[in-house]
Amino acid sequence: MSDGRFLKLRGLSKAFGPQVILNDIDLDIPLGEHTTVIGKSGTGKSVLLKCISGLLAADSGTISSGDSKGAPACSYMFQQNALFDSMTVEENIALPLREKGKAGTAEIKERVGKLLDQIDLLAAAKKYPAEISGGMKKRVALARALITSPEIILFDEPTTGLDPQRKYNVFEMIRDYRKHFGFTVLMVSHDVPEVFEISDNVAWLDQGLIKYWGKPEQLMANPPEDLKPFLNPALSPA
Ligand SMILES: Nc1ncnc2c1ncn2[C@@H]1O[C@H](COP(=O)(O)OP(=O)(O)OP(=O)(O)O)[C@@H](O)[C@H]1O
Repeated sequence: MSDGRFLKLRGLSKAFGPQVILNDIDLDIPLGEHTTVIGKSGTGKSVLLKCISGLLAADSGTISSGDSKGAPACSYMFQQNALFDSMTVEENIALPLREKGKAGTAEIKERVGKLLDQIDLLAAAKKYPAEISGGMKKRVALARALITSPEIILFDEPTTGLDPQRKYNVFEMIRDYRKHFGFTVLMVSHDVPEVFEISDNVAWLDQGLIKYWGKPEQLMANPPEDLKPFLNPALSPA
């Protein structure tokens, strides 16, 4: 449930040379909810997430929560998990805390141990990524995003390359952990309409602008003409 606060994007713009990717975007993303960004391949969905997370610097614009708490902290979960093969599960999860440098060794050990327990990964703590299943790798990647207790987690196509059953499992995992830990989800996904089952809001990014914002039920019941190909991939032009 939204707590009435928003992640507010104002005048967000990003270009690479002459190629304008984000064109003066204004958007209020409700905190506490799950928002999914959809759009054509190469339209700038990942760039939007990266600008929000700070992985890329926007050319102009602001990102804030519009209140005295300042910009909410974000973590980014990468498409292919981006785990380090030479580190154990617990070392991978501890990494963001070590990089921040604020927590001491004992605190890091305690926080990682608690999270491993909550996310049911204790038995895998000393294993290396190559020794665990694909589903467990996703959980480790999620745990690494969660360890700094961010208010928002950005998911960039978390189900790419997975079969339908595993996609469903990942969506279920994200929905369940969101309920448990209370983070806000901002996700890029091509899994339309399946992803709508766990989404509170849908944003359609097209030609640098958010051309549609609404509830998935509204979108499915009354889709704008331009959006229909996304909702029924069978209608997509080849
Ligand atoms: N660091 C960069 N330097 C130059 N161009 C970039 C950079 N990052 C992204 N782009 C370009 O910006 C455009 C948008 O890329 P982006 O990855 O955000 O698309 P997307 O909507 O996430 O696509 P997909 O659905 O295929 O993942 C592309 O044309 C891409 O080549």
